[in-house]
Amino acid sequence: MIIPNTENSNTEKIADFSAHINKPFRRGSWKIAKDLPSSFKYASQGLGYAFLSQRNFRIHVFIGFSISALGVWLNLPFTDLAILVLTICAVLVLELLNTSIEAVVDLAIGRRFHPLARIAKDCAAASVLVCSISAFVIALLLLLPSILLKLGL
Ligand SMILES: Nc1ncnc2c1ncn2[C@@H]1O[C@H](COP(=O)(O)OP(=O)(O)OP(=O)(O)O)[C@@H](O)[C@H]1O
Repeated sequence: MIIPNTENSNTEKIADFSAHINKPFRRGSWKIAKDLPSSFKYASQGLGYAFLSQRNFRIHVFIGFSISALGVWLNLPFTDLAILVLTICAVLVLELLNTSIEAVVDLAIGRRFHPLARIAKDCAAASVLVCSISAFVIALLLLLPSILLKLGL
């Protein structure tokens, strides 16, 4: 674990920053979404980036659509379909956060090795894995009875 450096200059910087975050001003990033349509535009850019650059994201989108279509075809009750959609979205949201964490880690450390970078990336990837396993189990519990019924078993 790295202990933060609390030398005088850093303490001043932190105090300066703390004074700012309590004010009702927007934070100072390179560009700020000026209105709601711009916010949607940037969010869809993020979606597009994740879809084009992350193979796992594309796989999860494909599986999500297939499972949803199967649920509709099997005439699942609306509550079951809602649970399926929520579960699929949870996996996709974690994939997006995983991609975001990877980008931030790469931004901070670049191509150098750091054990904390490894922990950040591994744990972000593990969160997707845990959610995917639970989504698989939920899909199985909701779909299997209807599939067996359809097959006359
Ligand atoms: N800077 C780093 N320092 C230490 N280990 C790293 C670093 N960058 C990547 N790794 C290790 O390599 C693994 C793969 O990193 P990478 O950035 O390629 O993620 P990824 O394979 O794209 O992940 P995902 O499959 O979830 O999209 C990480 O999980 C981590 O264990």
